[in-house]
Amino acid sequence: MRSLTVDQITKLYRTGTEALSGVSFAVEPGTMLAVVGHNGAGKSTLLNIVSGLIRPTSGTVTTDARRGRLMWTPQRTMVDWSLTVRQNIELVARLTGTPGSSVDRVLELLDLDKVQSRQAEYISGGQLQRVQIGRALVAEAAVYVLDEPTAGLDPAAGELVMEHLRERAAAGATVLVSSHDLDAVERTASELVLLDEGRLRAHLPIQEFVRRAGATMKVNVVFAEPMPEPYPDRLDTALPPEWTLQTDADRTGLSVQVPLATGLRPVLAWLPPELQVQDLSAEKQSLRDVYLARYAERTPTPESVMVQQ
Ligand SMILES: Nc1ncnc2c1ncn2[C@@H]1O[C@H](COP(=O)(O)OP(=O)(O)OP(=O)(O)O)[C@@H](O)[C@H]1O
Repeated sequence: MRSLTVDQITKLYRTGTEALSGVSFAVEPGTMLAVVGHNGAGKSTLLNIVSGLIRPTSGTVTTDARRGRLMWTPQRTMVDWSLTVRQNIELVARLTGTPGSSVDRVLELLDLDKVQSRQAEYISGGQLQRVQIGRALVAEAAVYVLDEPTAGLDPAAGELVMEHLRERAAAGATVLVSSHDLDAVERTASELVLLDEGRLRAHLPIQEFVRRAGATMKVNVVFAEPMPEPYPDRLDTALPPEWTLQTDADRTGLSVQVPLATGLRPVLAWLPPELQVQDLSAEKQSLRDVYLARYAERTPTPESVMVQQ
């Protein structure tokens, strides 16, 4: 069952910019989908089309309306400046028939209870962003669409918001969230859509994307004693072709870099049993690492699109 289907969306703005070109993907209920890509890649355009704020030039968005409403928060601030913090959230609650207790819960969750009586005009930028998020979260919805919700939030608040969105997805909602905070995305989202110059570059579960993008793992080994002859030369002869080995000059340790998909077990099996291991640690490349290494450049490369069917 799909809760959201984006089919062949293209958006040509009146200025002549083609912000999206033939973007298609579908997600199931319970998915937290992160939309990532460089500035101008088309994330906001996509989220605005999914929210119904703007129309695509061609293509369709289908949401499973039987499952309930869609709540969204745009990238640009959209609050009623003449209302207080509480009234801004209450307004959405009233329009959606949501009980008042939900307003209290959201104010508390977003740490807005202390400024709830203040007019929106007289609160900080981060607090304003929280009000926007509160307006999207106050009502129960089947689909939540949030454009860079953590922008301008302090790290603890950003973490809290992403974690809360993860919980909504775990409870069965579909959450679409654009973000440049790839560490938070890796911790909380289940799937990723990568846009590049308006085209879909990837749609995969996060960890599969990280593996398929060529992430590596570096295993550091410290031996109880310096390696005896014929080591370390002998290690090179048994090294699989895609592994890279570095040995310490004093022979007391080594580092071996392997594809993340290889896992630790083959590395342990490769270590000669006569070398006694004293300490072992592994450093895995993160989503942020592979993104910076492979996708941060603005010039598109003719790589294949990574989409799971
Ligand atoms: N209203 C508009 N009219 C004309 N062009 C626009 C409009 N909104 C966005 N664009 C252009 O469309 C492209 C995609 O913009 P969009 O805002 O969707 O990117 P984004 O990935 O959200 O970027 P960012 O990370 O900077 O928020 C950009 O080239 C942008 O300049």
